[in-house]
Amino acid sequence: MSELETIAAATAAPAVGAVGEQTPIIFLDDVRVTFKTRTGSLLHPNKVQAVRGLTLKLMPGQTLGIVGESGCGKSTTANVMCGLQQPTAGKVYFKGEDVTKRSAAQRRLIGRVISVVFQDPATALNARMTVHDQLMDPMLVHKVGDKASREKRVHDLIEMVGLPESVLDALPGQMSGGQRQRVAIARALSLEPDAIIADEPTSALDVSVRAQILNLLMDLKRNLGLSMVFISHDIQTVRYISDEIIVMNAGEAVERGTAKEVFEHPKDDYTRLLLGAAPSLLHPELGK
Ligand SMILES: Nc1ncnc2c1ncn2[C@@H]1O[C@H](COP(=O)(O)OP(=O)(O)OP(=O)(O)O)[C@@H](O)[C@H]1O
Repeated sequence: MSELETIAAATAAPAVGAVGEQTPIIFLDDVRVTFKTRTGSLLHPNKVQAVRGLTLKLMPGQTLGIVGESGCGKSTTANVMCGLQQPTAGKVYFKGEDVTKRSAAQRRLIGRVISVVFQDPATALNARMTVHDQLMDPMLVHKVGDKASREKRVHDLIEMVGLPESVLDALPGQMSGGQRQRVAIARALSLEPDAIIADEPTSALDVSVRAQILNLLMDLKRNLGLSMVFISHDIQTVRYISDEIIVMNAGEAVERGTAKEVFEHPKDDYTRLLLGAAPSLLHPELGK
């Protein structure tokens, strides 16, 4: 580094939302999303305020859990984070860069990749494509690597998610729900994303399979240093996997803290309600 570059680096303004030396992967700053509807409420006719002034940061390597009941704005928040939904107000930063007005496609062009794992793997997978082709597809679309490196990546991905190579020739319909979700996770990892947003990734699965998928996500987090937003209505599941938790109610964050803080010293009545009401939907072995 030249002397000039050293001075420039030392005097540069910290990235927006930086915590100490670290820049958040995702930073939502006072985000609001309002949808126009035919009904709305008495107070707000013809509109729904899905997200109401939400601020959050996903730090590198962190798993941020977002929990709340159906309709509290979790999926809308996920869509804002990955660029599928533009906020009505507020800002979205990706690694310190303002991407508020950029679509998911535009972000991919500049290499800002956030992948989403949905509740139903059928959403992410093409019923007529073999597993091999599903994993190859994002790399072909985004012209990543050459033929040999792409082929190697497909084999690495399938191993990463704990499936045998024999499934590469299978169609999604020939696999179990848990296997399909593993393939969806492998596909989400194919472009080496900076972060993964897992939106209710275990809710559609059998109880016994849920624990396996959660453990897979935990392993990937450990082994790849993956940054992840984990969204669920089940507070026990969120606790199991998250470093920090945000509790959402009616579009707002009503509580936030480490998993331990939120569970041991919940400050908000709504959090206490969730904690009291929620029998764990997890496999009993995870509840211990
Ligand atoms: N495209 C849309 N048009 C109109 N209203 C919408 C739209 N998307 C979401 N909403 C409304 O915004 C609010 C938040 O929805 P959202 O799907 O984000 O909640 P959620 O917590 O993810 O719920 P669920 O777990 O049931 O998916 C709800 O009242 C929903 O009906």
